[in-house]
Amino acid sequence: MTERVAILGTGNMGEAVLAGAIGAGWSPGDVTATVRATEHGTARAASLRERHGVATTTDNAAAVTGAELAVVAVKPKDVPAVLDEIAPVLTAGAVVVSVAAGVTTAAMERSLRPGTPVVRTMPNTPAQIGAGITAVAPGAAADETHLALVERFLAGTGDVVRVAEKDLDAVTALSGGGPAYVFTVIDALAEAGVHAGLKRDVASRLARQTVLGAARLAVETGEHPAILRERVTSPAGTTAAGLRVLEERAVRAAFLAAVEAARARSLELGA
Ligand SMILES: NC(=O)C1=CN([C@@H]2O[C@H](COP(=O)(O)OP(=O)(O)OC[C@H]3O[C@@H](n4cnc5c(N)ncnc54)[C@H](OP(=O)(O)O)[C@@H]3O)[C@@H](O)[C@H]2O)C=CC1
Ligand SMILES: O=C(O)[C@@H]1CCC=N1
Repeated sequence: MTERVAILGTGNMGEAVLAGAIGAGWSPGDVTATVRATEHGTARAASLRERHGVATTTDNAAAVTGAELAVVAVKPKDVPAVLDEIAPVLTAGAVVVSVAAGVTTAAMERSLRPGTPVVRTMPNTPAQIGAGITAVAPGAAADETHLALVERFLAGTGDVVRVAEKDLDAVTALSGGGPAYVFTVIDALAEAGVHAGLKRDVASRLARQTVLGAARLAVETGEHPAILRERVTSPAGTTAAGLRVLEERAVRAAFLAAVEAARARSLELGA
């Protein structure tokens, strides 16, 4: 038996978190996933039931009734409406967890009964295979017990790190959206391989495995990326020639500007 959990709005991120938790042994019988009451929502509900064995409903209030954890996974603009629906029926002491970019714990607390424990989080989609990283920050009424429950639920989705809430916009910009930057790199590398004459399937395989291998090497050795880069870069060799072009095209400055733009957008979403 695990605690009862409601996933409110089971789209990309809601399903990724759900899949990570269930993959790590959270009982599907203790999870209810909600969808919108539309044709698309009905089809999605059937697919969630079939693939994960969870219960589904279009009724957010019914889903949180008796639940110890309510995971709000709708778009930031839809968060207030969902909180209004669940506030009257939320079990006393149940924890409200949000994955929404930008939406502050203070804003969520204003829509809930006084004293409701709220935990704001920022996961990423590799959660789906247990390879994510989620940053968590407590609201005013969330104590160690509430954080521990959230961390236990998220444990199956990958790594979990506690941060101050003020840092969550930067986290959103770096790791929340980060997989999209990395997928762009994989796609670009594969396409470059095709331009260099490789067959598409071979280029794609080389690009994916290179990113996976480099990431694993960085994580498993704990060595600074600059040191790992130096080991690839022979003096006056091929990699030095390639890196020179990346520096000339300001690839680092582009990442810096991208993360700053994403952080600014996260702040805007919460304003
Ligand atoms: N995608 C990502 O990589 C990440 C996303 N996030 C956050 O996760 C949240 C969701 O993003 P994402 O999963 O990409 O978006 P999705 O649109 O894929 O998921 C949201 C889902 O909620 C459904 N929904 C909307 N309103 C309701 C409602 N009242 N009741 C039940 N279901 C509802 C939507 O249905 P419909 O489509 O019919 O409107 C949709 O299926 C956002 O707040 C985002 O900031 C955080 C980290 C990473
Ligand atoms: O793009 C977004 O707004 C969401 C938040 C982080 C990743 N996806």
